[in-house]
Amino acid sequence: MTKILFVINPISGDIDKDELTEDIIAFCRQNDLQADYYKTTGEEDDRKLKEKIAAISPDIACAVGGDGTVSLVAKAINKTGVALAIIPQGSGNGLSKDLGIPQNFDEALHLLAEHHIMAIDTLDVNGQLSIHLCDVGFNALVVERFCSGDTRGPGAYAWIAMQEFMAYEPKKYTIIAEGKTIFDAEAFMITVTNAKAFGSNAAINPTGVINDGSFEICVLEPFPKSSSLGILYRLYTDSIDSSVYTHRFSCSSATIINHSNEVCQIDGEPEHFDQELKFTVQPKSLKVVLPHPAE
Ligand SMILES: Nc1ncnc2c1ncn2[C@@H]1O[C@H](COP(=O)(O)OP(=O)(O)OP(=O)(O)O)[C@@H](O)[C@H]1O
Repeated sequence: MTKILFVINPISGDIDKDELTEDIIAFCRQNDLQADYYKTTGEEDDRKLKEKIAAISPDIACAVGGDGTVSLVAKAINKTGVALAIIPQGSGNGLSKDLGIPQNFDEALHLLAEHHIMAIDTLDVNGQLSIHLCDVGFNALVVERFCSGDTRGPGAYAWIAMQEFMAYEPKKYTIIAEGKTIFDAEAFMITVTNAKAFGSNAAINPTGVINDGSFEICVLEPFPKSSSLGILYRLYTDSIDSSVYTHRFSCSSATIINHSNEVCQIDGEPEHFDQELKFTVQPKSLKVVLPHPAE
């Protein structure tokens, strides 16, 4: 019998989880799945969840929440062989969209009875796990302001982004990949990912493949304000490579020198590191529960 640990964030996406939990309990009974539950509290969830996983050894740990909950679960099961399932209940749900996991609750729940398990690459960023997307520059600054505010949701993010955009000054970065300096100039932002798009569906890395043993460094160079609508249009039409302000590099390890110590963000959480940011791909290191591939 498959053993599933549901990790439920009661506040994510401003959605009440009590009714959803009842549905999960009923579904597991009907499908002969052995279910256990961990409700996040926002206090020491990292440690408590790791202890729970060690105690019950589930086959699958299922995040019922937003990107923060998915990242919490991925860190707790890292290197344990437990597979990650996602029932998206946040405001962005970036990784689940990139993986083709249904955004509808019932459809995502049904995957637990009928699915395919695939191993995807993750990234090590200065010793921290990234399962989706990290960046330094403009977006990381917006994420930091967003996380320190009290308003959730895409509207609040967009409002902060508009305010910061008017005054934002690009910063200097040097990128060294596989022993060569591949970029040494100012950038508006640099995104490092092996996925395709942000939770907003903005495709910064439209040809990214999540299990090919490499990741992409996506540089957005400084651009005149008059070009911003064109860049946004390209981000939402999978055509960012046609912008003269972007470059993408594929590699399996890289270092970014962040000369002015700008804040980074890893999977939606702001992080402050020293100037040197080291990225290494961890090939096929995370098992994920997915819909069966199309015939
Ligand atoms: N019981 C709780 N009470 C208050 N905060 C909580 C609780 N459980 C988890 N949290 C907080 O919830 C945050 C993670 O939320 P999550 O990212 O899953 O949802 P979201 O922010 O609504 O969605 P998204 O990240 O997709 O925008 C973490 O900051 C965590 O500390």
